[in-house]
Amino acid sequence: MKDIAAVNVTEKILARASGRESVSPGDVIFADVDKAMVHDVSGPGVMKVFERISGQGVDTKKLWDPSKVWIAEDHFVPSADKISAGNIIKLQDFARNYGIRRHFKYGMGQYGICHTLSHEEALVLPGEVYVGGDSHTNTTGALGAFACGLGHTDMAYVLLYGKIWFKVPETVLLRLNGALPPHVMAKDYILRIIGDMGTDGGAYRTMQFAGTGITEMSVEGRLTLANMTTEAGAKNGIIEADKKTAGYLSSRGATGIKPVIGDDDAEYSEVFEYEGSEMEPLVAKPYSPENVSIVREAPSVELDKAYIGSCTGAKMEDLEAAARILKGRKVRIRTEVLPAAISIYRKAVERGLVGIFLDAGATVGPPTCGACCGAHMGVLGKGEVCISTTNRNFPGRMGDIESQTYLASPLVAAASAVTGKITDPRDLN
Ligand SMILES: CC(C)[C@H](C(=O)O)[C@@H](O)C(=O)O
Ligand code: SF4
Repeated sequence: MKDIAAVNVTEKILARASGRESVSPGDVIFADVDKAMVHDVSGPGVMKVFERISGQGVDTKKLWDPSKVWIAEDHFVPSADKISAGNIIKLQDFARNYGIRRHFKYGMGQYGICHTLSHEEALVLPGEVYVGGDSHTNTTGALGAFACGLGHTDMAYVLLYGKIWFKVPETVLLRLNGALPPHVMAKDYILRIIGDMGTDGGAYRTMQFAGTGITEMSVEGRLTLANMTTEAGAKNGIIEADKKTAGYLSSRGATGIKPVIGDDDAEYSEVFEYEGSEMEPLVAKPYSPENVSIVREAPSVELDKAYIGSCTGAKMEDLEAAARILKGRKVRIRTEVLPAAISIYRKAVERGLVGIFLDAGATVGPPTCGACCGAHMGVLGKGEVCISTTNRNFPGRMGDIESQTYLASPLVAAASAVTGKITDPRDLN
């Protein structure tokens, strides 16, 4: 009998999903999908594909399995204009026509940013293949799933047939050793890694995080790491599920959790080691997430806005970090805090964080992608400079093409809100 090569967690998941004993980097496979998501941008995009192919004779009347699909209203809620209002109506019709029950609607109980719902609602379990119509679908790989974003045409195929092709990626192992100092967050870690690897360093590769730094890290910190693997060009980011993952998901109602773990002797195309104790607060300067600088060495620019929001930087732990800084202090610049899902908003009210933000002079808004992608609900004007807990700072990303965004952790963003300049949380009086 042929020897089965040792495989890592991504290869194990993809082998199972494609009905093979084993897969290797470069293999092209046809994999069964376990879960799929579309939002108010990709949903209407998929519907257009359906219209086009139904005109070419493809049967688009039924989805492969509506119980495995969910819809998030996040990018343009509350509706930014007539077009986005129309898209919400389209999504509603789509959900009704295809029998999709899990539709997280703005203004009706739990809703939020798609990648936040995936973990807050325990929609994806370790070992699953999860695809979404959004590039930061990688986020959910932090739960030990194979998670990646797909374009509209591929999403349309998945919704109809429950399968899609993949080229099995090579895997880069990022071994993180030891815990982070208290003023450093997972956001700083991933900025350091992207600064080193570059925005194409992970191109069509898996970025797998492991080591004692991961064991020590909270699930929410891990989600921040996986979220920004997209910014390094990675196909997916992944962290093997452990007790913390299982506890996190079961406390959110998940059952039947069966973590998939790679073989001990699995091979990786590259291995990088990092020491947590050596990490420092960082920012990524305009106009690229790889343009990183230690906060204490960052330019002394006057800021106009601090933004604490998005799938990257508005989880409960992110808000708690910002509140630790803002408690008893006042903001000197426009500061907007938008929890990433209603469940987080509720906890922020219950735990007194919203009061802390309001007392500091910040404003607190509903979950939405609006400001993060420069669409609405707080876009930057010409020449404005923002410090932001989001993941992208390309030209025009958060508004005017001449605005600038510095990416940072919630601790750095909050400290900077207090001084009006890019500030290391250790340097606050
Ligand atoms: C609008 C959407 C499709 C886009 C993405 O795919 O990532 C957005 O979420 C982003 O972060 O730029
Ligand atoms: S919060 Fe930003 S990065 Fe996340 S899905 Fe929305 S637009 Fe994309």
